[in-house]
Amino acid sequence: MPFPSQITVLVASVIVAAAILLYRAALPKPIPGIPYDEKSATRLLGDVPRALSHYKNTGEMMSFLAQKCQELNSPMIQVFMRPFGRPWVIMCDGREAQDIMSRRGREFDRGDMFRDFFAAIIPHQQSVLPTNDQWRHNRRLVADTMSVPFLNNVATYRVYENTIDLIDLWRQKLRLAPKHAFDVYKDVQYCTVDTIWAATFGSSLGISKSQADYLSNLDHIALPPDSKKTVAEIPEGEFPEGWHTLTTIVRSFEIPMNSPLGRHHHWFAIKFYPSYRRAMASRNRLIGSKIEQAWNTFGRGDAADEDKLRCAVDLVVQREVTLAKKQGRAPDRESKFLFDEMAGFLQAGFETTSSTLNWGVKYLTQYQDVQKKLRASLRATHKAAFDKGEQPGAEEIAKARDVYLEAFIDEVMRHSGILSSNIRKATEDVEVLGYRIPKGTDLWMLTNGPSFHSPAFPIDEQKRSTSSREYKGDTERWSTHEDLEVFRPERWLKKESDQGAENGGITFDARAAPLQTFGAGIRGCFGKRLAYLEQRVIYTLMVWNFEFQSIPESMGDFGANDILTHTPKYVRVMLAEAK
Ligand code: HEM
Repeated sequence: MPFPSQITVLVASVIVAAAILLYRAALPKPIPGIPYDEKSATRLLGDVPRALSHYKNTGEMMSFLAQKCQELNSPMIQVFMRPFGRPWVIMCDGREAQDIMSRRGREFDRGDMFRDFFAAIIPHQQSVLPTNDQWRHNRRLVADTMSVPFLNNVATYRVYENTIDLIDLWRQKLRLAPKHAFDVYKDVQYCTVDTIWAATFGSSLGISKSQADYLSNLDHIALPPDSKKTVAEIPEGEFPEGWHTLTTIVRSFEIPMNSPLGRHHHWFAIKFYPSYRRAMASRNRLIGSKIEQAWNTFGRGDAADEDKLRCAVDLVVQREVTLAKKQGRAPDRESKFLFDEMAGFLQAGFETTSSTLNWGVKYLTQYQDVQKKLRASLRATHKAAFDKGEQPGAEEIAKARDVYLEAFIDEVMRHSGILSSNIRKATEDVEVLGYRIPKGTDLWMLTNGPSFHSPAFPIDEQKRSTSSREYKGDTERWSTHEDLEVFRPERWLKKESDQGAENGGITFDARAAPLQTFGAGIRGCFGKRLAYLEQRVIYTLMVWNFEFQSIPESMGDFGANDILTHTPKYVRVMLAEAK
């Protein structure tokens, strides 16, 4: 029988051996051949400490990845961001990214990041699903919400009405702070929440309106004495429950973004942290009651009265009824897919669009010449309204194609890098730019580094995929741009030879530069058409009604935070009525 001291030694040895094995298992496992930071490969937390310190200093995470590509001087690198997890492969090349998303669907599917972000709150929504029959079913359920009749006959008007509420709110702010700058970041969010809420449920949440009503009762507010140094703080009224609910849920995305435990930590927080539990319960009640109302109207399966179809929930419930009939099953009133699609519609339509528009407001302020050109162009496009001293109507804006506005919209999305990366997972061992990437690896295709904001890395044509070479079209011109870091809407315009044509022969060139803000291919953004529609209406009304005057340099900070999107930290404006 062993002595007690021998048992102690034995147990200690087993513990040490287990600890060594665990340590080795947790150490990063680089993929052979793909460049990486050698120091990171010796750390349990891999690149996490440097990424977190970059985040602490800048508020940004995605620029860390672009910086790593520059440091390692390669269009493809790997980083170690999750202990025990696989490395992430990072690529900076717009042309190859376009090819992967559009043409290599068999080798790549939705990456893990969407699941990391959304699985805790919308586990049955399309964005977290792989491209399978369930995903196709979800897409069919929501298909009508991006149809031309819905966008033109319903969504346009909801966007318009809610933007007019924002204009009213800004008039109140301008009355109370006529010579001061103030921050409108949240105002833009109010407008997009009101808008997407109205498109989803048919009635506005009325955030901008309630804030404007509140301010209309104030005669004056306390203003800082030096308008050149200090931004005015405008008081806020009460907010509806829906606002707190949505913003609390959006805030929870900081957890999967920053925690090494990713979605597991997020899931725990959503289930057990009181503020998130309350927000989720409130969200479920709000959406559940709207879906119930739609079932009561459309659930019987009678031919739908088109006039009654007022919102996305109506369309989706009606679609479930017709799909069930076709498939010979009873409609699923409790469908968790339908529920999560509607929750996702709200979420997807709020944060991304408001970040984009907030960048747009910053660029309007920073680039006064662009703002002037845009206003002049809109006045020419909507000449009849301008001559009558009116605003252009909803339908008129939705139908117009103002080439400078189109150019402005795409340049804001390109230059701001609002969505700094598209992610795909390799579904088999694949080759990209001459590197082998094992099955199951996430490939991050950056939109904020070389080839988008600075010249592309030179790449041997023979290392590109067959489809990239075959279908390159005119994409080679993307690598010839020398001013990618400059904000210049004109890059999206081209002069056609016919001088007598509309717009003096100037047309919009949608492929002038790489733009992957909405991803691409079958898993590209489902809501892209609505997002463009919102931008057209909202920018038109903003610029039609207000001048965004120059603000002191110290107030124009272009710093950003990366949570779900790359979003500006401050959006300060000094407004004046447009003359
Ligand atoms: C400016 C606003 C928006 C931006 C920048 C944006 C961007 C994106 C991006 C980058 C993706 C991933 C694409 C890919 O992986 O290829 C995506 C997916 C998605 N977006 Fe958007 N989006 C916006 C607005 C909207 C709106 C308004 C909706 C709906 C109301 C929406 C719904 C979705 C959905 C459902 C997906 C998942 C598609 C799938 O997984 O198959 N988005 N979006």
